Amino acid sequence: MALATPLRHPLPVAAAPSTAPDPAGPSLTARRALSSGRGRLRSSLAASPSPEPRRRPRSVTAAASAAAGRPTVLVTEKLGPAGLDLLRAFPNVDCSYELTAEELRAKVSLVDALVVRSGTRVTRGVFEAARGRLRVVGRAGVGIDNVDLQAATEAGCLVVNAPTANTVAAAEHAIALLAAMARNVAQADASLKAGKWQRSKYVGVTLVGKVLAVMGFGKVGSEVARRAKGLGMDIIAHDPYASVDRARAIGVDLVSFDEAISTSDFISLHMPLTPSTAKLFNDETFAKMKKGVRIINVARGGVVDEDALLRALDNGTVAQAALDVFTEEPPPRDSKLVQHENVTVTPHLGASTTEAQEGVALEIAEAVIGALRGDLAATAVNAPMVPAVVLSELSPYVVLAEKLGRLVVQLVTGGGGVKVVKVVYSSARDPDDLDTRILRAMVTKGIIEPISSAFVNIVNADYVARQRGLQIIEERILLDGSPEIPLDSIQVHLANVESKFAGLLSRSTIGSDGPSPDSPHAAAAARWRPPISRPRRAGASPSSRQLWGKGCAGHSAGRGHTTDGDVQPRGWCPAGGGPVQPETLGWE
Ligand SMILES: NC(=O)C1=CN([C@@H]2O[C@H](COP(=O)(O)OP(=O)(O)OC[C@H]3O[C@@H](n4cnc5c(N)ncnc54)[C@H](O)[C@@H]3O)[C@@H](O)[C@H]2O)C=CC1
Ligand SMILES: O=C(O)C(=O)COP(=O)(O)O
Repeated sequence: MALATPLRHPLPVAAAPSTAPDPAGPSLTARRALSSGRGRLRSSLAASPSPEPRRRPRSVTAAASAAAGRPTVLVTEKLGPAGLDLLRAFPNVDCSYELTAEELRAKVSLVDALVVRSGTRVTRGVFEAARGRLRVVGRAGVGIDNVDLQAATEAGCLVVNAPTANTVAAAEHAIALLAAMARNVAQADASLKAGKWQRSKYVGVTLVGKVLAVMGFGKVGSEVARRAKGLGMDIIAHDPYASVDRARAIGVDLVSFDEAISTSDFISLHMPLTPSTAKLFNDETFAKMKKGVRIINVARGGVVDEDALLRALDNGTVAQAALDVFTEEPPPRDSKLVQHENVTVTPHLGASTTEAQEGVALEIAEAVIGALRGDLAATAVNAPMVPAVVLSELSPYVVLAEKLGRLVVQLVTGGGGVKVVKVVYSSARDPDDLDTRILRAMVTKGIIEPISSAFVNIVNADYVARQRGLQIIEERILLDGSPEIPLDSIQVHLANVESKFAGLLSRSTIGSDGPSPDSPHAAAAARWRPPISRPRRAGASPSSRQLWGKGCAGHSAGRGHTTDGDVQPRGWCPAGGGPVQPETLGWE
């Protein structure tokens, strides 16, 4: 399980009606077995009201937030009723099905989240039309090939999916197609209904003892393998990223691509559609297959070159195919592939069981609500995947990291611009056990947001930094001491300026999802003193300009002061987001 977070709550949650039930409360958790064990850690930034995202058009914001300050979610495809009910408890829900691309673009600037299945293409044009308002896209299912992830990331829009709830349904559908194809069930059914009685025409093939190659040994693939073993088939699998041990544990040999396709009687496809899997099954690869092979595709139509498959069916290389998915959905009415007598087809039904749709709807509703509330998203697909346990222990440092970024930026005066920032983590923990991606994103946010119009969150932090030519270098200092405390301090070095704050926060920052007051975090917090920073930069005598950061009750650490008691000339205060001028960093 992996989590990630939007680092600033984009929506006016503070204004939400107090009478609204809290859908993230215990009742939800109890209702939904799928969520058990998942962290519900809330981003500490989300707790404080945040300013409007800079790029959000004011008129639109005002209109959409009019209904008691609740965010709005647009649902463009049918979702299980339990998921819709769950959504309605928090945001306003607009269910508008079968929108044209133009209608979707028109609507999307009025919503904060969009929930889709496989039938809605969320293109770059959609993100552009959203004009910065759209914060979350929820894909109610697994495959996210219909969402332009790069465009989402550039827009700082979190994409979440529902990766587990339809696994069994998809695996069962693959097995259903496998058996139906082998015994000509669909063709014989159609024949009988047409008044014919063709027993010899529809003699099938047996499954027992046949070799099945599972291409893509992930969640669905491994469930297909388990079930096919129960049918007496010999299973091999190809997956460049799967663990050999995991495959062995269920009695499956992982083999090369060529071995898989050239030695099997049945081939079942279970990989995602990506640039490297597009048309992986083509004239060249069909030519390597055993003559008379049978193919099942419940993954994505695009992994197969459909023209090549048609040729392979016509020349007998492929005896039969069973297809749930197509390059173009729905396929053209006169598709020769769909009409082929050796092809069994279903209209993308893999995930379509009552149980799976209920599970998917709940899974995506919870993910979207969580993201809108500023919780850490468990199923983010375009943000660093940080395990729940890591997020939980790093959450006290998240705000501090942003403050440090903001602080060092305001210490810079002109010059040739900042291109390299070094973040140094001091810790007694083995560097391999310290996942700092969320902290890096927060430092980046702290540095960039005050001096630009960019909205930075964990989704786009690295992208925005790269766009600005800003390099973030991370270093670890290994300390003696207890590895239970993740961090002793975080230092941020920017150009010739250094700011060092002990990376420890007061008890009040460690929320209910964090460590208990008796934990090592709290013990460390008790030792915390207002940190002293000595900026070292040309022309500024350390004795005349010292900074101190006040402790962090209410997440307001780091108000900048000079030692002579004056607030810094620009009146900068991290919690208030005070001004630092763009020219400070020499960025245009
Ligand atoms: N027809 C339907 O309604 C449904 C279709 N699906 C599709 O099934 C596919 C698999 O879903 P999950 O198992 O949940 O995903 P998953 O991510 O758990 O598994 C995919 C596996 O494919 C592997 N893979 C990646 N590139 C590969 C390559 N070049 N060759 C072989 N293996 C490769 C990955 O390492 C991973 O283990 C996805 O495309 C998903 O969209 C899933 C659910 C329902
Ligand atoms: O989850 C997936 O990847 C699927 O293909 C299911 O698609 P659907 O949500 O049924 O349109």
